[in-house]
Amino acid sequence: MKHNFKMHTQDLSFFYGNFQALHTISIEFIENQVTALIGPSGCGKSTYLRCLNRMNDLIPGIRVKGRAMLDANDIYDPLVDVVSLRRRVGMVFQKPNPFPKSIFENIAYGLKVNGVKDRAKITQIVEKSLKQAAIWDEVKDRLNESALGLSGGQQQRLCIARALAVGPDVLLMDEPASALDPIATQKIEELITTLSSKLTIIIVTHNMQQAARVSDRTAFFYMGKLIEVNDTDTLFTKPALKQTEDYITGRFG
Ligand SMILES: Nc1ncnc2c1ncn2[C@@H]1O[C@H](COP(=O)(O)OP(=O)(O)OP(=O)(O)O)[C@@H](O)[C@H]1O
Repeated sequence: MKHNFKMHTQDLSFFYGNFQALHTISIEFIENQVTALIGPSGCGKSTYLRCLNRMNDLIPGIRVKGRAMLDANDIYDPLVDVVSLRRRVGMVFQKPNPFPKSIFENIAYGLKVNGVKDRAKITQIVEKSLKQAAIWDEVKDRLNESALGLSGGQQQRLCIARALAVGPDVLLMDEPASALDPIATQKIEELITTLSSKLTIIIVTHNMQQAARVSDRTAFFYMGKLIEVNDTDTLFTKPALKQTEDYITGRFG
C-alpha cells in the first residue's frame, strides 16, 4: 500500500544560539496515522515537535536549517502565514491550558479569531468539536460555566476540542497525558486512536507503553539525533540498532 505523507522533515537541524539541539532529522509522517516520538529527557523531542508548527519562532537566537514540509509546502518559507499554518497544524500541551473563560467560549474564541461570525455556525462547531473530543456528554449542561472548574482530564479533552474546532490536518501532542491520572490517560489514549481515522497525529511521550498502545510508527531520538524510526511493532520487538534496544529495554534513559 502506498502511503501519503502529510508532513515530513528533511535534514532538519535546530539551534538555540550556539547549541545545536537537533541534527539533520528526516522523518515522514503518514497521513491519518499516529507517530510517537520517544527518547530520554533532553533528546530534543519537544524541540522537534515545536518545529512542526513553528512554535519555536519566538525564542530569541534560534536557527532552523533543512526543510519541514506540510504536503508540498515548506512551512519555513518566508511567505507562510504562521497563523494559518497553526490552524492546519494544531497543538496540545502537557499541562491543560484552557482560557479562563466559559467552556463554550474556549471553543468559540478560536473560531471568532479566524473570522467565523455566524452564531448558529459557531454553536454547531462547538458541539461537533466537543463530541469529537469525547467530552460533550460531560459538559453539555454546563457550557456557560468556567472551563477552570473542569477536572484535569476534562480540561485536556477541552483543549483537544479547541484544537479540533478550527479543522486541523495535523495534531501535535506534547506529552498530553503526563499530568493526568490513569483513567483520564486512558480516555486521552482512546481519543487519539479515534481521531487518527481523520487526522495525522504526532505525539511526544515519555511513556513507552503509551507509545506502543497508541502509535502506528515510532521515532527514537537520542541526543538531538534520530536513531531509528519504524512501525511501532517492529521498533519495539525487533529494533535495528543496539541503542534503541538498550533504551526500550530500560538499560538507560
Ligand atoms: N529555550 C531553550 N533555550 C536553550 N536550550 C533549550 C531550550 N529549550 C530546550 N533546550 C535544550 O535543548 C535540548 C532538547 O530539549 P527538549 O526539551 O527538546 O528535549 P525533550 O526530549 O523534549 O526533553 P523532555 O522529555 O525532558 O521534555 C536540551 O538540551 C534542552 O536543554
